[in-house]
Amino acid sequence: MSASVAVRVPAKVNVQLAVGAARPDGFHDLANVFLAVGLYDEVTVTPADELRVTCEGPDADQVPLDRTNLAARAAIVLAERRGLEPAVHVHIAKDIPVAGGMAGGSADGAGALLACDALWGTGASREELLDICAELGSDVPFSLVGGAALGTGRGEKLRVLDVGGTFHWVFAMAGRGLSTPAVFREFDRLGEGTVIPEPVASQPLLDALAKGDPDALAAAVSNDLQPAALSLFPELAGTLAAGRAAGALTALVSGSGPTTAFLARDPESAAEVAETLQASGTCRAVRTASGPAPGATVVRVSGA
Ligand SMILES: C[C@](O)(CO)[C@H](O)COP(=O)(O)OP(=O)(O)OC[C@H]1O[C@@H](n2ccc(N)nc2=O)[C@H](O)[C@@H]1O
Ligand SMILES: Nc1ncnc2c1ncn2[C@@H]1O[C@H](COP(=O)(O)OP(=O)(O)OP(=O)(O)O)[C@@H](O)[C@H]1O
Repeated sequence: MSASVAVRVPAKVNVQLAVGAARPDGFHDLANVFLAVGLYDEVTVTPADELRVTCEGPDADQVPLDRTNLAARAAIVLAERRGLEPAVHVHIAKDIPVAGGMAGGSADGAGALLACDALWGTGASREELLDICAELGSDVPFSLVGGAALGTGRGEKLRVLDVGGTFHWVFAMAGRGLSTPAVFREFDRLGEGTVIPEPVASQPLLDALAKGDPDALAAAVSNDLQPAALSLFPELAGTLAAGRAAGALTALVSGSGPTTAFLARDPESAAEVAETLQASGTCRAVRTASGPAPGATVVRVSGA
């Protein structure tokens, strides 16, 4: 048995997030077009006497280290299915912003699952891994798969999408997080008394991804949660405006926010937008990243 396994997992941006009406189970049906981008968490699992989670990185103090951590839950679910004890030390090197709408917790769940599967030699099929991911959260299957995909249902049913090029993004991190359930609740509140259409993927958007055309993608992006995120966090409007003024092709809230995402035509333009946004004082930090990026990947197996 290996002594430790490290898995690298990407963040995501939602280039389309169409949200339907609340379902009886409280979730919302989505047409959710995910793009994985090159900002990564690394999850390392090592055998230990009992389950333990540690985290390093700029946002580490906001990450729960108990059994509610999605990485811990992934280890517990896989162990339960195999009649094993989840006796591992899970270490998360966190670079994805916490509660930022970039699926950071989901990334750690998918990463820990893949790492424990390799560590314990459980040999779970891709199908079983995806099934466990869906049990952990709506965004978790995509963290495993990466690339680009259309998520339907609550976002967990994935269809892999073709992407014909690299898209260059700038991400502006906000001074505080937003709770995903709170943003969906605000979406419901804002939509009260209106008819919410069935969520449908945009064909021009899928074509833009397939062509790798940033101008066409910029014209097609949309996020139905953006009004709700702005309602709960009005200062984000200033960040979006600053990025547009800096020359971004488009600006949108990433998923449930509050991270904002700016599409640039090329890496040089992304660097310029990033510099101007950083100087604007409208956000806490700025990062550039391109996508699509690969899904959860084993990057190290050490000891034996
Ligand atoms: C906003 C997105 O990040 C877009 O990718 C996702 O839809 C959220 O995915 P997630 O964080 O993995 O969400 P989950 O952990 O499955 O659910 C958290 C909460 O978000 C709300 N939720 C989530 C997904 C969905 N399709 N409808 C919802 O209403 C529910 O209140 C749920 O209790
Ligand atoms: N491994 C983890 N890393 C970060 N947060 C976690 C983790 N496990 C559980 N959480 C909890 O989940 C909450 C949401 O954090 P996360 O970083 O996943 O948000 P998010 O990126 O907005 O999620 P999403 O984009 O999937 O909606 C945190 O406030 C934290 O309490």
